[in-house]
Amino acid sequence: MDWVRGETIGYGTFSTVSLATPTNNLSGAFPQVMAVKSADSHGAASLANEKWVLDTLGNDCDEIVRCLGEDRTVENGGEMHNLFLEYASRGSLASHLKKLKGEGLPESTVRRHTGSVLRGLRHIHAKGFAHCDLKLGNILLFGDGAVKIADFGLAKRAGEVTASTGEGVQIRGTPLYMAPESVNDNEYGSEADVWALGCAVVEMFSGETAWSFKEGSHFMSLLIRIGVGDEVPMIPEGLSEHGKDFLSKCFVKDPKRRWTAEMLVNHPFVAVDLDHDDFEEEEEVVVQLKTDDLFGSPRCPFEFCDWVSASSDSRQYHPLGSTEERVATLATDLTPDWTVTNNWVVVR
Ligand SMILES: Nc1ncnc2c1ncn2[C@@H]1O[C@H](COP(=O)(O)OP(=O)(O)OP(=O)(O)O)[C@@H](O)[C@H]1O
Repeated sequence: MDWVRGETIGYGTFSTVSLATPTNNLSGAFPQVMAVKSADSHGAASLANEKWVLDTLGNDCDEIVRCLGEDRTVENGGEMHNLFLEYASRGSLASHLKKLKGEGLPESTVRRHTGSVLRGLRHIHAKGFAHCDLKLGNILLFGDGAVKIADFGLAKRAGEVTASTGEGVQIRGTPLYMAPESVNDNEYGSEADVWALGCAVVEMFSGETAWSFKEGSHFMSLLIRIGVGDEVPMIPEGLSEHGKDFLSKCFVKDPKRRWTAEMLVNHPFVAVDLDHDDFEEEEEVVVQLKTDDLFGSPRCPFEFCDWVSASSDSRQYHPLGSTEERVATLATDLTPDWTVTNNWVVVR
């Protein structure tokens, strides 16, 4: 496919995303406008991983951004790796929220977006992958109202151990969305995606990050709050009871007891359908909201309503030492960047 690069629409850590128009598209095989994610040799591995994951996930899930192919070009004397994606004309949820200047989205919209992301996550997890970088910047809004998960540069097969550079906390994605087991044990599985989803829901609804932190505070203190003790992200007061309950299922410190995407997809908070999406007035039609049924008939051992999450016991044996010991050994001069961390940062 011949194509022409258009204006830049987004920046990532290793890549730039621009518009792309195919020039010989007589067969109509490609959309008129696409997004092209481009990286030089530094971002090539991440783009290759993204392509492989998207190809493996297939095109049968409407909540995952579609990959339309890849290409290499020589630009300004250097080789560029290009990944073609379907274009989300309304940008990311992060940019959408920024425009609201600290206001959150109406709960009905949050519920609809959450349902879409959950269906995407369910597909990713069913195929044996974990996304590992779920955040508002990686949730895209399409012109027809579709909401899709993007940016699979850090995605990996669940259970796959990524090359570790030793002890310490390895930060994948943004620290603000990190799950306790990622802080404590460097574990990034499907459970960590569910924790991150909870953080995204809080941010969508409140317009604020799920963890509050003081301007200029060191991200170490955040990691300690996430990894040690019973504290969980704030659950917005104004959220409905269903919403609060949904978040309480995401913010379970023990990953084994956290609800899965498969379970959450049937939670009353997201068991809604919207008959249209005009982005102004969202008419919500609750379908088959049989609360008794949903909570009365557990589908798996964790799905019972009076279950109380066990707090993580920091005294448990840990091969690398206790959580406190691990976190206490952390010391770095890294400047905190709360929003974007694409690469692995090893904190010793
Ligand atoms: N298909 C798309 N359609 C429209 N905009 C997109 C698309 N893909 C990415 N973008 C925009 O570009 C930004 C960066 O893209 P992406 O997150 O995929 O890159 P990255 O290099 O992996 O970034 P990060 O450092 O956040 O992991 C997104 O936040 C979004 O605003």
